[in-house]
Amino acid sequence: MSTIAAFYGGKSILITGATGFLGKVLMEKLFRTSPDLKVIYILVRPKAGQTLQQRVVQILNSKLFEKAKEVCPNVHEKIRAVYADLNQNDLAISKGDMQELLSCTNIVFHCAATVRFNDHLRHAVQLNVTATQKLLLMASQMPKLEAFIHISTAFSNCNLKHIDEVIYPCPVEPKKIIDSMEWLDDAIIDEITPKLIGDQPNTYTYTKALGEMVVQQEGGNLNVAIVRPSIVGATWQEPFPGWVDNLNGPSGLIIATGKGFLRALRATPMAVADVIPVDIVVNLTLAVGWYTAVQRPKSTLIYHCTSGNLNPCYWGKMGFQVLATFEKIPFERAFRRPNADLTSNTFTTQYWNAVSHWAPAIIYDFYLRLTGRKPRMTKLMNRLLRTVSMLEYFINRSWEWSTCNTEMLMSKLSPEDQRVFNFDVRQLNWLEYIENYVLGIKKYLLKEDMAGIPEAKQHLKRLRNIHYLFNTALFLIAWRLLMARSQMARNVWFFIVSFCYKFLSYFRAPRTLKI
Ligand SMILES: CCCCCCCCCCCCCCCCCCCCCCCCCCCC(=O)SCCNC(=O)CCNC(=O)[C@H](O)C(C)(C)COP(=O)(O)OP(=O)(O)OC[C@H]1O[C@@H](n2cnc3c(N)ncnc32)[C@H](O)[C@@H]1OP(=O)(O)O
Ligand SMILES: NC(=O)C1=CN([C@@H]2O[C@H](COP(=O)(O)OP(=O)(O)OC[C@H]3O[C@@H](n4cnc5c(N)ncnc54)[C@H](OP(=O)(O)O)[C@@H]3O)[C@@H](O)[C@H]2O)C=CC1
Repeated sequence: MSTIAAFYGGKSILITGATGFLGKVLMEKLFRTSPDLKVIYILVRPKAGQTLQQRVVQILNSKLFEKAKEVCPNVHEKIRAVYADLNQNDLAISKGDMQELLSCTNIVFHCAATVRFNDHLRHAVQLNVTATQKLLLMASQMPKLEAFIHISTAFSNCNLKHIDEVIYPCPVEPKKIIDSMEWLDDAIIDEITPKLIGDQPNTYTYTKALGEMVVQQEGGNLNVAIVRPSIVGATWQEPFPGWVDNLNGPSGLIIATGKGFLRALRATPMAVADVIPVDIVVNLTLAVGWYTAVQRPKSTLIYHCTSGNLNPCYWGKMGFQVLATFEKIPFERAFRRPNADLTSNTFTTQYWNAVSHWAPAIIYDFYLRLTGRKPRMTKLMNRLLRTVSMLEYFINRSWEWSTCNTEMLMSKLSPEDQRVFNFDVRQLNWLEYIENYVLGIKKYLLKEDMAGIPEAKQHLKRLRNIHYLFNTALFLIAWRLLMARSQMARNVWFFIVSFCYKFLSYFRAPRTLKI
């Protein structure tokens, strides 16, 4: 029997961000491995016209939870959705709910965050810093609390090249930032944001770093730990390979490439692609929860959940494998054939942007206009290239994360726990993982049917023929124009034609002789 699974039995667990990518996989694993847990409280807000209950039902009815429901048929009864909005001052939790949470919770997993790189600083601070502070305050009033696990990101200190499992201080105290956000107006915040974030690339990494400082400063008497995952990708093994449900990290760009919109990317092929499967992150997080509660380390331990130092994959290799997978498993109704170049040169990027992105988009929109339809490709291209520019920072650099605490934790696990809560990234086969990732995107994100693969392949063949035809026509037009203007071009043309004629005559002569 797994010690970690047994530890969560009978426990009341509070999860924030349970409707997110990581939160869902965390809940699923808890139900599957510890079906005898008492209750999982999740802090949820209504969204997109759905009530809390509708959101929970939708999550539990998804394919992700099929296995968990077999092991724990009464998941619906064990999940308790609590109305909360982490952007509100009092988190918008009712008094009754608050009392229940305070008196019953044993473990807190704080996953909620805004992961948008371009979020307004006020909003990012509210969610990634102030809400963390409030949850810690709540946690300090929980008499039965055994551990508080905060999910941060390995990129919270991405202004450094080598990152240890320690909290690095931010130049301005989080409390001062929280206070200032209350009285500064948006225009002033916009103006000071670049100065505040300094050499951090965006408000996300900056506020996640502030969030860690808050955990350090205000989690003093609590049993706290921080998990720092790098770029979280689709599931590796559990509950099944390739599950993914959002566009974050590489997923959005893989779709854009597979659909033929993205044809070039400013990326460094030899930079480490520090992707980590979401099930590895969840296994480590649950192991950290157990270790923190049982061993009660004297200081706040930080655990890096990264792949680069133990089993590195590079963006070039990842790109090749993604493209190779599209040969076998193409996406439906592609705009162009998937093919993309990674280039680290800014000038080449601009050239490819003009030739491979803007020109086809403009031509296609012209065609849509001609056929009486609304043009949309240039708008889409604009959005895509803006997204790419936001992600470029992370695909042109490599970082080194030390993983001493994570390795120490692995050594403390029994062989059974190492199997059930496997977070040993050295066992991951990247080629297989990437193939399953692409397949997962097709099935679970794009909701495309596997039966449509032959038609998708046919469509790509048609696109290839159109591509050849278009290029040949373009070449002939250009050549014709050149011939009309330049004597030299005409001379070259006559030379080529007479050379070809002689070449063909040479082969025809012996055949004629034989006859
Ligand atoms: C020699 C070698 C040769 C090799 C040859 C082979 C070459 C082949 C290349 C092809 C292979 C391609 C595959 C590999 C590509 C890998 C690239 C991966 C980059 C990953 C970097 C991630 C780094 C993360 C580091 C930090 C880790 C974290 O903790 S962060 C958590 C994750 N967060 C994110 O990923 C970002 C979240 N999103 C945002 O910040 C914002 O959405 C945005 C800034 C991206 C855009 O914001 P904006 O306000 O402009 O618009 P928004 O309304 O949000 O969205 C607009 C539309 O764009 C869609 N969208 C959103 N996110 C993404 C995304 N990540 N990718 C693509 N599209 C996205 C969104 O849904 C909107 O669409 P509509 O709804 O249709 O409007
Ligand atoms: N994805 C990644 O690549 C990485 C993620 N991380 C960290 O992992 C954690 C989880 O990320 P991930 O699951 O990918 O993110 P998602 O964006 O998928 O999920 C975010 C979660 O936070 C919730 N949330 C956001 N705002 C509020 C609010 N005002 N009130 C209540 N809940 C709110 C969301 O709820 P709702 O559904 O209502 O929007 C959702 O459940 C984050 O802390 C992130 O920083 C770290 C490294 C990489």
